[in-house]
Amino acid sequence: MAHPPVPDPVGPTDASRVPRYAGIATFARLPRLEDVPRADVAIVGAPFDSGVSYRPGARFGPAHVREASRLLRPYNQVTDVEPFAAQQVADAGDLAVNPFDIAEAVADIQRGAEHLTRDGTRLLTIGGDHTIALPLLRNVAAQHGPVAVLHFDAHLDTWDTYFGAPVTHGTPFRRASEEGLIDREASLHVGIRGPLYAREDLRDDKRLGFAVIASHEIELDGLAAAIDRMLARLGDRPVYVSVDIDVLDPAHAPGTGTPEAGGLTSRELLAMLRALSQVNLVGADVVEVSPPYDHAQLTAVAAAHVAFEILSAMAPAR
Ligand SMILES: N=C(N)NCCCC(=O)O
Ligand SMILES: [Zn+2]
Ligand SMILES: [Zn+2]
Repeated sequence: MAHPPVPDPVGPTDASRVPRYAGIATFARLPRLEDVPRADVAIVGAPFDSGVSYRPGARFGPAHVREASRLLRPYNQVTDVEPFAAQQVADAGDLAVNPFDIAEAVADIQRGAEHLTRDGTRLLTIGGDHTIALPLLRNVAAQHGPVAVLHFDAHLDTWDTYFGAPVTHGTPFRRASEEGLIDREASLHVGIRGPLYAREDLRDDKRLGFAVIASHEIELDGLAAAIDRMLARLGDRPVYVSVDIDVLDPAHAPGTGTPEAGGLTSRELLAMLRALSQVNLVGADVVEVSPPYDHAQLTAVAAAHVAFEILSAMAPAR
């Protein structure tokens, strides 16, 4: 059941009164969900990395991104939006996710997402590895039907299994497509690059319903052309945005588990997200931030700004 937007949102702690490095870190120093009557958008952590194929550490992602989000200010000067005033955004804390059993973990996340979205609240989830997109898509598809997935990533994540395991961080979008959770006419990967296992990876990916804007195409054709292609593909469908931070070049986001050279700059990624203000966003995630490989919070700052742009795009038009 959808609610009308919260009339008087409680915003972040004022950094001119309480220094921004003081206090317990919620995302952007927003109120906790239990401290507001309800939220239009909830930020929730999914600290889980038992689905990774290479470097671990993304289970520490939610805390690291919250810590780096302390410096966010409330006004988006490019889109002229105040994302924390135009809607109630609150921090729902972290889901309790089983680290030893992937099937259990996925069920934990789906149950948590269901609970948080039961009254029309939209979720922006901070991962965690990319496995978490599967239960989050199960939840949005249960509410909206098949959604257009806008997937920013170096990787397709439509592979079949790893060591026989069907639910991993390299497979969520194949499972989602097989389960009928995604709109196969409108889903799209952006930023794909690097060596694949075989030519067939791309053939399978297309059959599963994804179009591709590759990293080299953004370089060759330019950002404006990429934005046009993205918006044309999404149309007016309900859209779920999934941002794997490794879509960024390792120079912009070293703190991640499966880095690939030749990626987007954070400027390019933020510009693409800003173009989503007219798009019907039903949910989002930012995943694969692995603090042990980060330096100087580079990756976490990028992730915090990605989340800020998504929240700005979710804000109702004035
Ligand atoms: N979802 C991420 N970040 N990576 C998937 C890489 C899978 C592989 O090791 O081939
Ligand atoms: Zn990736
Ligand atoms: Zn991924």
